[in-house]
Amino acid sequence: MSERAAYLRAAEQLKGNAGQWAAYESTGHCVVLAGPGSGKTKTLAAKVARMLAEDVHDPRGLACITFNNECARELEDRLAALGVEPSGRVFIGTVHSFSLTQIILPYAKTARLGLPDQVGVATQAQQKRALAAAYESTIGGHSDPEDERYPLNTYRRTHIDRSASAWRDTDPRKAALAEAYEAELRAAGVIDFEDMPRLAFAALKENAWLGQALFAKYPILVIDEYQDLGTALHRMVVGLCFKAGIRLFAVGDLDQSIYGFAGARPDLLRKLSEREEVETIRLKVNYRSGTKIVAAAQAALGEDREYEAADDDAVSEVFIEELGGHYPAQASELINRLLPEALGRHEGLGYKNVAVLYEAAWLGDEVLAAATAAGIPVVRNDKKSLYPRSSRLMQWIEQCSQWCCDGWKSGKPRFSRLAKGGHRLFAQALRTEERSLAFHRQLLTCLWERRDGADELSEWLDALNTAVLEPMAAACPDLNDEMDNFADFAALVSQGGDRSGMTLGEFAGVGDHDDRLTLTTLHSAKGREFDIVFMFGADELRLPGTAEKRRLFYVGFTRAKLEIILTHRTGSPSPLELIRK
Ligand SMILES: Nc1ncnc2c1ncn2[C@@H]1O[C@H](COP(=O)(O)OP(=O)(O)OP(=O)(O)O)[C@@H](O)[C@H]1O
Repeated sequence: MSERAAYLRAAEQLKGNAGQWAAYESTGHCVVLAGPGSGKTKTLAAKVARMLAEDVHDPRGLACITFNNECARELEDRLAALGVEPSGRVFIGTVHSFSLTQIILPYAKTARLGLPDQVGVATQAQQKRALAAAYESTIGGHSDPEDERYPLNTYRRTHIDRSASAWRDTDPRKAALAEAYEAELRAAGVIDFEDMPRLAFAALKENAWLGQALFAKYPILVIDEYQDLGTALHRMVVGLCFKAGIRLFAVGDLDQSIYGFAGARPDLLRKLSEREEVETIRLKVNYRSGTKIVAAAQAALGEDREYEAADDDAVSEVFIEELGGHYPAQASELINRLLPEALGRHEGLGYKNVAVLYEAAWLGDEVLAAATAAGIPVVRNDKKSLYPRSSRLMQWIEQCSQWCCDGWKSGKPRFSRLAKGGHRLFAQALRTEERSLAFHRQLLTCLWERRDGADELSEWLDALNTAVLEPMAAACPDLNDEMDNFADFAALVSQGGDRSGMTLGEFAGVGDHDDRLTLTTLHSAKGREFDIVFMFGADELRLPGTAEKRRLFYVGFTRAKLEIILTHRTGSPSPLELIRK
């Protein structure tokens, strides 16, 4: 199917929904405010493909920004299905990578950001050293400087405008520590993660021409999950879209804002939608979940948003299960009784259609132990997953493994996508055409020779490391932390490691190995959908709690298409009773 046909076909589905269609047809700034499962991402993907085909012409393009690397990968997958892939004219990534690759690196010098010529990204070790030195020079004492990091970063994120008096007045001690810390980083020629959006914002604020330069390249800015993005991006959006003239297409849901601790401000999305220049579209139909789940989710949130299920007759059910004993016993009951019962209610579903959600990773340990004892394959998607899910290098390696197992035949993923992803990862090493071509050749040869899912993963990783990763990483200092992630993972699956003997196919999770139960925290479940969802240890959510906690509960509820099963311990109140309070 041609790229044009793919998006036109996707658009056909939107026609039946007046709101989705209006968003697809929008010509100016457009904000889609809508609930879970209402097709925000689906609409956004079709609109992006359309705008690239009809509204902006090569070499101009558009930038798509989303919350984290996982969301970016999800968006990349959805866009790839419509024939849109990251390229020189299509940026898909996080606010941080947009700030770094589109503003700071190309314009640091001309925008007079005061950065060294060859600025790099600080490794964990460099950040640690810088904080220790800054702590020593500003605060002193015998506490661990690392205890300051979290509050310091929150402060830096909250006060992005250093020219405002609030920067020093609100907490002079933190401001002094932050400035000393940043000076230490600069002396080492690096910036850290928190610096990126702030420096990008400062560059745009001080240099009106920079907005025009970005407009020339990206006349359209697309933003997914707007509610989770913080002040820096919002202020950049206001400057770029309402002053420099970039057209905005943004989607989000105030009720799914669950990253307050990381600086998310749902009120910014509301403000954006209330602007005169913006056409705001609200979607009310939930295509994912049946009526009972939609109603229960709104009860969990404590708000009636008047959402309705697309299909009144769709089967959906909410179960509350009281389980005895401590968490290991409850997890065992879930895996050995509730899971087979749930699958038995729906013909044709397997483990891959089911997710177990929990509030914190330690609850996941209990479920993992029970699943392993029962011989059920799992894929874990929280901070105790096989590798950090936010690692771009590991995501890329996983895609390479999928290509070797089946992708070279099915095109999922296509080799061109691996090559482009590799070019972005190893950009520092691939500055010349010659090196680019050599990389392309090496990667293809290495993967082509190792296309057997039954092979030992550790051998496959060794080969990839020798042929591609090591030579690239040697010329990419910014990848030091990523290479540490790789080394940790390689140790885990090599002889003597906890997961030794793992095959390439198991890692890739395709073919015979795709039927895996998903274990994930509620936070990491964002944006995903499953037929059957368990919420394990729902009493741990200690509802009603804060508004953000209710929203977290809501996000969990709304991942389910057919069934949601909440488990709580015997004797503690039913989570739904708590919701009603
Ligand atoms: N017009 C439509 N017709 C049929 N199915 C649709 C339509 N719009 C969306 N869907 C389906 O509904 C489901 C949810 O869509 P999508 O993931 O885009 O929603 P979302 O609003 O981004 O959800 P969330 O905020 O919960 O992540 C998907 O399975 C999608 O294919």
